[in-house]
Amino acid sequence: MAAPMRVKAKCSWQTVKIPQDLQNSEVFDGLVDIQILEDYDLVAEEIENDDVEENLSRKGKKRKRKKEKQGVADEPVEKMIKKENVDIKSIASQKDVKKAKKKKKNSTIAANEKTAFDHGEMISSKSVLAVTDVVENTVEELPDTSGESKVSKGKKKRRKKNKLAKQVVNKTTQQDSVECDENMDAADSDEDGLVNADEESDIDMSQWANLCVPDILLKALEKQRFETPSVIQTMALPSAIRDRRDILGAAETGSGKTLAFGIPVLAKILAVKEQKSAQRKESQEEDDGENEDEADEKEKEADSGQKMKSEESVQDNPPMALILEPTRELAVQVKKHLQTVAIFTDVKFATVVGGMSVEKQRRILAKQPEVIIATPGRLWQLIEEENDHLRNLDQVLCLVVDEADRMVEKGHYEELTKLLEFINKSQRRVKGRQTFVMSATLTMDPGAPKRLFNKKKKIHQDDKLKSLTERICVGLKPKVIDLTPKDKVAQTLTELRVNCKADEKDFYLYYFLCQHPGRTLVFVNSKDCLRRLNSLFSLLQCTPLPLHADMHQRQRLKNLDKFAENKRGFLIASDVAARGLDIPKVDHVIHYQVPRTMENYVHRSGRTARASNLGLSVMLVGPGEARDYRKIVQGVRNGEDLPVIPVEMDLMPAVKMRVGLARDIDVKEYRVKKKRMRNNFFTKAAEEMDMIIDDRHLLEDLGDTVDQEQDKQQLRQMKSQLTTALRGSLAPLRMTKYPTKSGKLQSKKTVDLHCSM
Ligand SMILES: Nc1ncnc2c1ncn2[C@@H]1O[C@H](COP(=O)(O)OP(=O)(O)OP(=O)(O)O)[C@@H](O)[C@H]1O
Repeated sequence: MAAPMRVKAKCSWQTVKIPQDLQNSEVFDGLVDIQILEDYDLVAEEIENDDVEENLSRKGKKRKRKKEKQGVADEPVEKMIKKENVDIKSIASQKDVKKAKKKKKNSTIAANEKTAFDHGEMISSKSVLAVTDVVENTVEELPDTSGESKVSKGKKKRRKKNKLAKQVVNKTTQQDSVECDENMDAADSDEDGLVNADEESDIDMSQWANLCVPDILLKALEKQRFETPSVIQTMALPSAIRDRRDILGAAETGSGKTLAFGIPVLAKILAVKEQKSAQRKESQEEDDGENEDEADEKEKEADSGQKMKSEESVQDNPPMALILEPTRELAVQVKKHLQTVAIFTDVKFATVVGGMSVEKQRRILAKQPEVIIATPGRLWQLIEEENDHLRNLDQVLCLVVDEADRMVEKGHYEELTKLLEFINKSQRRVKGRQTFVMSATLTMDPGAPKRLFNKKKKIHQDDKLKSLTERICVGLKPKVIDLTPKDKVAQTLTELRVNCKADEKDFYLYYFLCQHPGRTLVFVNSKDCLRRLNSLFSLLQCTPLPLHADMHQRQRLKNLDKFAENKRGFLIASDVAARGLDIPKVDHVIHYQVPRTMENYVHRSGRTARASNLGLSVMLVGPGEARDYRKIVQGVRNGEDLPVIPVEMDLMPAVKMRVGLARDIDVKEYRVKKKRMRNNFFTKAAEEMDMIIDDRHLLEDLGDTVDQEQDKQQLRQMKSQLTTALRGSLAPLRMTKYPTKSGKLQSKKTVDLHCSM
């Protein structure tokens, strides 16, 4: 059974002055007093000390349905007050989040939380109203320690004369159910270090409050312990939320761009939802007021109307925001990130990405999520098959193109172009839309594309980029925030290199893993290279995790999770992981092969040194890669060479012995495996053709039985030799340090016994 909720007052009740003309109005007939409670908590009566938030999410929906059944009107209290010309500002107070966590007293009734926009100025309020009715008390009594309870417990009745009280009661219920299951799920999976919603917190959230962030999102940021907004957030939020300007934002990797667009998008959705529900309730109330005799009949009609409505509802609730991401992982990550900020709201999210069940995505879309986070390919596929919810995608109020420069690369551009044509069908809608274009490596100077046209090599890319910004239809006066540092990489990143022959790269990688323990992400340029390294470093007991575009999506996400969980995780990835992925505390990024573009180098390196943390990037430069290396240092360091990482050369013989042995095993195993596969192929083909194949022919390739036995024996010996070698140490208790930008980044521990992760 649902536990009843009650309000715990944290300050005293204040009487609201009602203007004389309003007192005479019919709505206030019978009321003698309106009181406001500015600070309160909602708590479950029976389980006061339990996690209130958790209970609210489970019970809220049920209660809401019950209340709706009872016909309690659902209009927010401010709306009601506004209608009667009482200035909400006079009863609203700026929420003080810090204060809101202190002092608890019991008191009477009803809560309300609102963010109001007035002439571009935002007023945040959190207030509670108490309404005293001399004719008949219509509000639920809640325990009152002061003994001054105004009504008797459980005596909540419906009274037409006192609609305001009903609104108040109902608003409490609405508040209960505000946590959407999905968002609460996101919260459940949160890591340690979050502030419990019920816990006292000493976090000062005033910096965020000054940026026009709605209270309900502030609360979630506080829970995340995000006390200080990042620079891009500070610059983007007021312009986007208060001034409703389009944003062209560029800032270094890991600088918090997701919230720079995510918070304004959520703020807008919340404001629109509130406006819509107020309108709906207003018209509902008008109907209610017509004739009491018709009330029951109307209720019945409403029930049947409800059914019809759900059929029409696809048209009623079009998506409100579309966020386009270049990769699936990024879309999933952005959804999780935004869900944690939207945890106390009922905003619904959906990811529409390739590699996952289309059927499941159709089901999710049928729930009419307000925010769609998508990769262009799958989204276009669903639009083409005329998915109901996506039919109205052109009505989105916010459009975000994240990683904009990547979006114009091969593989996204065609679909993105079609998508933009589709959602920009109506100029009227485009004008009412707010657009965000974000990147870490794009120069956001609006004149940039033209300027770059002069550089021959860039023409193709910039042509697309220019056409993209035109197609996105950014408003006339976008706010351009270009915070990309001169050297483009994070200030807290240390960049080093190793110059070596191509076949020595394995040695240096192994050496690095042993010498510098930590979460390490290795980037390669090709899948073949990735597979070889995966196999080689598995033999060396480094427990690598592969990640590339040909893997099943589920496996990709699983490997990312495993990597994030292990302090010494070792992920070998293609550039599919280069952009935007926010894996906490990646200590090192190794470019096993030199990236082909400067942008790729910046994005790959940006997986470490995020959110002002320290990080290290090491590039292994082979003789054939000098040109690409030059291009990169030209772009990020004005041509200045990267410093060379110091290497203990006397450790190299041991490293070479281990890696050499592992390589031999790998090559031998590969040959045997290849032959076996060929034999299997012939056997199968022969079966299909009803042919009999002499086994001796098949086995010829594998050698005769004696050879086979010798091979196996040899492999066994080599493996045991390797296991013994790995048990020993490279050089016990030897410390290695690498130079750092700030002098803070150092080798963590002594040389490891072996590289087992
Ligand atoms: N104000 C903040 N305070 C503390 N941490 C923050 C804040 N804003 C964002 N973060 C955290 O910083 C990390 C990086 O943020 P985010 O992923 O938005 O960066 P980004 O700029 O989009 O990076 P990229 O360009 O690589 O995509 C995330 O883990 C995020 O939770």
